[in-house]
Amino acid sequence: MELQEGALVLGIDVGTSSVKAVLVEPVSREVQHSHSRDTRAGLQGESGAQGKEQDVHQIIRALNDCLTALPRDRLRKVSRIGVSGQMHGVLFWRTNQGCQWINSENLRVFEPREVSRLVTWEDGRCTTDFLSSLPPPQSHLNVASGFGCATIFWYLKNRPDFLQQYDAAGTIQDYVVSMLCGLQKPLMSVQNAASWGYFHTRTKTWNMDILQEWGFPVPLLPTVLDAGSIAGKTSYDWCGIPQGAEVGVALGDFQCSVYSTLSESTDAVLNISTSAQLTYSMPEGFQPEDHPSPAEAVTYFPYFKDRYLAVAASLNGGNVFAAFVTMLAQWTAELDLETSDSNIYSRVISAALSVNDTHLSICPTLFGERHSPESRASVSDLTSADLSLGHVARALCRGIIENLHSMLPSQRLKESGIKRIIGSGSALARNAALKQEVERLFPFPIVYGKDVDSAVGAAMVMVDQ
Ligand SMILES: Nc1ncnc2c1ncn2[C@@H]1O[C@H](COP(=O)(O)OP(=O)(O)O)[C@@H](O)[C@H]1O
Ligand SMILES: O=C(CO)[C@@H](O)[C@H](O)[C@H](O)[C@H](O)COP(=O)(O)O
Repeated sequence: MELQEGALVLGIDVGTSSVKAVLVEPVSREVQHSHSRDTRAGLQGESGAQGKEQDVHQIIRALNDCLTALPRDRLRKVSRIGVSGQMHGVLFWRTNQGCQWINSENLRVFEPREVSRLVTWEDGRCTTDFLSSLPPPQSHLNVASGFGCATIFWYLKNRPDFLQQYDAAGTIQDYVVSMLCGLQKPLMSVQNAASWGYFHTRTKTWNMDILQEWGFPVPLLPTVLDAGSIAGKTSYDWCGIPQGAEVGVALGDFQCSVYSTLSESTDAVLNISTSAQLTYSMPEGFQPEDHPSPAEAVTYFPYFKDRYLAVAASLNGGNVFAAFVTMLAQWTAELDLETSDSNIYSRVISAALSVNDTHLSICPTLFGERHSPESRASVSDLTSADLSLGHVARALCRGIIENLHSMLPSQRLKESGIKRIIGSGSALARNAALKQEVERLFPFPIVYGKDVDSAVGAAMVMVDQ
């Protein structure tokens, strides 16, 4: 549907570490304004050390702050909103009580009310033994820890009383869309449904028979729509955006980062944010096999218009670098030499840039990988000559890129007709040493996007409706 003259499109990405918002002018497709806010939403997991949970209040606060930082007169012009975010995760809420709308500094914003924590894609509570006790999915996608349906099964088996408090569920981006539009039943795109597991992407249906047979609380499953559909309209004025703005069904962040590049079929996209993905689009008509291949590092995720992306989705991206920075911050604090994280980031990156090469080797799989959940990180080939910060930081950057390359090697990219790589994501945009390692390892021309690519992609999808 045509947008009115002068109208703007808002794109939002609710990431694992930060929320980004962009205002796009639909005719020129130019980003007029953008803003990003760290959510700092991580919580001590209630299910033990393996749990990765986030505080939904913190995320929504960052989202509201992000919006209010955009120029008010431009927000008034927004008539369509696209939302993307971290896939796989799940939170629960009570229908009609998921949020309350309040006035804050002369603006209408919403605050979460009867909501659970967000259990994210990084969650490790579902052990290999637990996962193998679940029914095999009728899907080409395997089920891994951190996938919404696996997490719900975990609650069903370990804390059934917890589930009884709620009657709605979705990813964090589905929650945002539900609250904005006041939906009675959450809606979810095919992209996010596939990321929960137990979803057949060709028929675009949940594995209802299997799930019902295993006592899964199927009423919690959202209604699924094609990516690019409109989910509803804003039921209130939000941060100055007029009531009645159209809101798209929430999308996956990595699909949106690909969409933002409007890439050629001969492009691959390398995105590094908290996680990392290397992906390219499969030819029209491609259909994945009907059963999962758990040991395969490359999987096929729904994109738009029934197309698929081949993706090596690594659980070890910017989060590994962030863990290194946190470790250094803790060490310096223990040595009574406290400094800020942003100072550590810039010094570590400069140190890495001062070292061209190193013999030191770091395998960065601190968080395991879905195709190899037991993998851990390791350091090898350490000599007394490689002990400087620069050597370690260089080896870490190299390790992160080598790990992705091992999942989807250049040779396979070449055989698939790839001629160029587009780099995206803020962990890549802000780290010149990581960029150097990409350029060193991949024998393709590399061009870089911006650091808010998924939000731009979410907006572009809505421009193109
Ligand atoms: N000051 C910084 N300089 C360079 N990289 C940073 C800095 N702060 C965070 N990062 C990197 O950015 C990553 C988070 O990227 P971001 O795009 O915000 O993630 P997401 O899209 O998952 O929310 C962190 O994991 C870290 O590697
Ligand atoms: O596994 C996949 C895709 O299969 C993921 O990488 C997916 O893109 C998830 O949304 C991310 O893991 C989370 O995204 P981000 O916050 O790291 O940008």
